[in-house]
Amino acid sequence: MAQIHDPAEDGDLVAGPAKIAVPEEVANAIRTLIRWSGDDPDREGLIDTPHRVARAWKEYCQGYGEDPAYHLGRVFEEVGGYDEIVLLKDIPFQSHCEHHMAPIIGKASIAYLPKDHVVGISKLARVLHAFARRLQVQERLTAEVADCIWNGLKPVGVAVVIEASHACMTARGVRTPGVGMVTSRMMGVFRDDERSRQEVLKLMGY
Ligand SMILES: Nc1nc2c(ncn2[C@@H]2O[C@H](COP(=O)(O)OP(=O)(O)OP(=O)(O)O)[C@@H](O)[C@H]2O)c(=O)[nH]1
Ligand SMILES: [Zn+2]
Repeated sequence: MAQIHDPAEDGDLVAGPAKIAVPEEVANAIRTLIRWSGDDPDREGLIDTPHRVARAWKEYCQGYGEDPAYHLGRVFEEVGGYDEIVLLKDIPFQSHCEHHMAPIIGKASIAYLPKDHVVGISKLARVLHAFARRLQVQERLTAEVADCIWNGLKPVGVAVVIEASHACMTARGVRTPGVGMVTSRMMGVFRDDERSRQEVLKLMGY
């Protein structure tokens, strides 16, 4: 007879990550916000909400606990003399705007022109997320990602283009959906040389 696998027998494997403790002060702040929004924080459906919201915010903001530059610490020297553009294109990311703490949802393209070493390609996305998972404005996010790669890899050029939609513009305020904000930062050869800049923008699809 076929054995049926019961995931419960895996013990800790199905338990999920341990939940962090939420200080009462934080939970109370969220209760106050619920009450101020017009609902009753003590009704059944909202009883656990303050703790869930608090943990969700810790997750949205987990970049504060990360050093983005750490991700660029391991580089590879042996890349067969590769000295052309390396591009990670259309990386989806989420952040929150520092004005309304509303979601910023978008994509980033990150490119660099290596000098004598390259980095594991996933690390470019890790740098992006480490800065995005904070309260941000898109201009600063763009600059921080570019500066981090520039300082960490010391390449010939860095280009970062970010395109995002801001919920503070789509879901509230001016309520204008479908608009994207585009920001860019060009460094080194991508800033100084028009042909290099055009080349990287074309590879990014702009
Ligand atoms: N430059 C920039 N502005 C942003 C970003 N995220 C949100 N904003 C804007 O920040 C501004 C904050 O403006 P305020 O006038 O202080 O706030 P507000 O009264 O809520 O503004 P409205 O959104 O126009 O209702 C708004 O225009 C937002 O659209 C960002 O990443 N970069
Ligand atoms: Zn906002």
